[in-house]
Amino acid sequence: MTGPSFALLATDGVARRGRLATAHGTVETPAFMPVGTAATVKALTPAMVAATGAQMVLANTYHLMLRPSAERIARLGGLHRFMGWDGPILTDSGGFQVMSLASLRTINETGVQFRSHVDGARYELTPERAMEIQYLLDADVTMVLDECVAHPAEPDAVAEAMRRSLRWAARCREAFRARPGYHLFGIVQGGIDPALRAESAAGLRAIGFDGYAVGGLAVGVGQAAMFDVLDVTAPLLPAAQPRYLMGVGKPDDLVGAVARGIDLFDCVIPTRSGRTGQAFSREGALNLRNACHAEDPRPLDESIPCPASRDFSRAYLHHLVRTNEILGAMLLSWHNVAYYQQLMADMRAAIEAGRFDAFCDDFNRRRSGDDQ
Ligand SMILES: C=CCOC(=O)Nc1nc2cc3[nH]c(NC)nc3cc2c(=O)[nH]1
Repeated sequence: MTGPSFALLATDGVARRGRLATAHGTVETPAFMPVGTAATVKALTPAMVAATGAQMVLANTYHLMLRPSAERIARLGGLHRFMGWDGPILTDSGGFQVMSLASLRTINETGVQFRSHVDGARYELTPERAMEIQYLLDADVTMVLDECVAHPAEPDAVAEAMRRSLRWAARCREAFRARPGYHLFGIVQGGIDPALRAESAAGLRAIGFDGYAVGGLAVGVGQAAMFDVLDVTAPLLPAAQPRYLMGVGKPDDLVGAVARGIDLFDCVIPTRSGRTGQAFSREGALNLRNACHAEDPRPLDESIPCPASRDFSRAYLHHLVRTNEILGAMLLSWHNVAYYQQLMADMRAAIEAGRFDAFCDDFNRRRSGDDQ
């Protein structure tokens, strides 16, 4: 693999259509990554995940370092072989919630010391160890170790965490083993303060990364504040590298963030909500537990080329959810991920055709009508 790994194929306003090349294949952007926390996209086989059109999945450094450990996965040939996914994999911390649970951890310049939520054993995660773990996992995209402060937080604490994260990012860059097709992404922090976000973006650009994530936004800040941060932060990131909004989000979050220049997303919502009986649809979210579906012979959405969306009635899915059958969680997770992939494919096509504004108007009209 030679030359730049990210190609910007088209823009429509601020929205971007790109292609990221990795050691395990390419990713058409804007893209949504299903979350495979502990080396599995819950309730789905790799073949089911691939059938949705997903190209890259996410796994969590924190969870895998505890169980089964990065060393064991390396001895077994790396994460791709271990979990049976031969496409690109991005590894993030996954434990950022754990990191922010004070009782479980201490943070100092060296790194993060914490007790495993599994067995209470003590661990230390330093920038260097985080790079080693993701190398052992053979991640195509490695995320720097950062300190993600839970919102809301004291401005001084947010500033201190962001500046420490910059020092850690430099150590990660130093420790990362550069190889063709393998990428290291920096993570912009700074809470909802535009000046701190700008300082973080400038500091990361000075170090130089293969991609730039916007972190610390997905939990608790709300969509309006998140979009305000993106309006300030995205333009400060280099256009030639991918931009990744961590942990986001609902379908309307994705549309608004693509409109603000974001290329990559990950979120547990499609799989987690599928396990609770929720299905996404163009009419808005459906809860298949609801009695109104009990005799509805229609499939969830015949326009989506996924067996879960096309080949089963809402009545049957209602039955599976009501009886808590495992197949219910499988089919709804499968449909929801396929729904998200269809949304991304529709956005990619709209940007290519220069009609992204019309796409957004149509999306918002459907949604507002349904949210009554
Ligand atoms: C090896 C360590 C690599 O470090 C990181 O991946 N750091 C990091 N991960 C995040 C993950 C998130 N998931 C969500 N979902 C709600 N929001 C997230 C925010 C962050 C974040 O600000 N930082």
